[in-house]
Amino acid sequence: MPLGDEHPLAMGKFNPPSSLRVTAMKPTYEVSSDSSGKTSSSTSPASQTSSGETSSYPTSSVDKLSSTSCNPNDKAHRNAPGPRASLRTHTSQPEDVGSKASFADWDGKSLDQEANRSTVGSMFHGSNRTITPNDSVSMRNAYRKPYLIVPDTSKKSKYEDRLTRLGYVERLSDIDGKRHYRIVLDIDKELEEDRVHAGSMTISLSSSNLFILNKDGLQPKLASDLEEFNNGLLQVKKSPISGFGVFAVRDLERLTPVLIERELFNANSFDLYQKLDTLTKEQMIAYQTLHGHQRSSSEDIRAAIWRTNRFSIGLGGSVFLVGSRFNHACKGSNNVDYSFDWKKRCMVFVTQKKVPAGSELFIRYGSDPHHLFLTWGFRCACGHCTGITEEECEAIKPAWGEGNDFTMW
Ligand SMILES: C[S@@+](CC[C@H](N)C(=O)[O-])C[C@H]1O[C@@H](n2cnc3c(N)ncnc32)[C@H](O)[C@@H]1O
Repeated sequence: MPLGDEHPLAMGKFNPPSSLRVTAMKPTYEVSSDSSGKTSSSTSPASQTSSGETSSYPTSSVDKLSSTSCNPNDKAHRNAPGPRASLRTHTSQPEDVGSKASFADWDGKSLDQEANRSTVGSMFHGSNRTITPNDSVSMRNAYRKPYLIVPDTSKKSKYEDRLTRLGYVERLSDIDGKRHYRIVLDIDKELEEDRVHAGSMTISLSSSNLFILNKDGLQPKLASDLEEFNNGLLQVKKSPISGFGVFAVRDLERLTPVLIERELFNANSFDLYQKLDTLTKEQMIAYQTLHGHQRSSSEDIRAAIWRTNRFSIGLGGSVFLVGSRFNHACKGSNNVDYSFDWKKRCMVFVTQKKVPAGSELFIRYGSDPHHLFLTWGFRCACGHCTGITEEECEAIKPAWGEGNDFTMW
């Protein structure tokens, strides 16, 4: 089941207001490459969020012009090595019929002939074997995909399109005596992967300065480093509430993504040990640094850790090595919410309020202190609830009987 009321660390779904739109200003497109084949791509203006944050567009990868084929559906040819060029467009409206892009800044004096014997001319029908600066290029048929996703799609602006990679060029009929080309642009795959979806929010990793933590196993490499984890937005350190907690490293605006983390594993009560067996030694060491509330001295600590730290994802519970360090606060006093990106299997934590530097960041595990004690065995010290008495705790404990270890969420 998705995150929601039945979540062991249950919270409301993250639902940014419609004002949270990332809108792009008119981009000017520029794709360039050097003779080594390394290419950079940039759009000059930054995008702006409603919260006033500014973000830059990411850089793209290698431009490749097809050397032998002009068939845009021919992927093999599109990706074949060929002449590399710089393409500078002087347009902010790529779908405009009249828009033009001019070739400029060739990496050599000429693209006539390259070492691999591909020639510029071979890319085009006809006899022309050179392209000169100021040849015009029709952007009419450029293949594009939106770069930024705006929750309110009815308001989607055409300026969100971004040309990211020069993939293929075809000579068209001359217009007014000027050579005219069609460009097919492949969208850089990395850019597609650059986006993380959290509820209705789409986060561009490159503009949020975040990366997916633990995407490739364990980062940082040492498990003990996770106890001092600091990504410039938040840090893990000892909490006055209990054990470790997560704290703002600097003043944070509302709706700032502060942590994006890949799950370590997802398990249910039947396959927990199987899943634990798949962890690397390093991951297992990190896992065992997490807090585990044992309901009895006979309870296996590994199961207790899973039960204490799991987030309900689908039919199982997922563990996050840094995300597990968030402590709980009651009654809407949590300042962070979270949402799961199913495709990338990562959790995104986003501030819900302005948070001053140094403050502890809290999520919300559950509804009330009784539920918290029953499920996780702790007496809430968040300061925003009345807590529960010693007698109430004693009355709850029998419910922790054997067999309830896995099923009680
Ligand atoms: C998911 S872990 C959170 C990180 C934990 N403090 C640590 O040191 O790793 C959950 C545990 O943190 C403690 N905890 C979290 N929120 C708390 C709160 N509001 N009051 C008291 N203890 C809390 C409890 O021991 C709980 O079982």
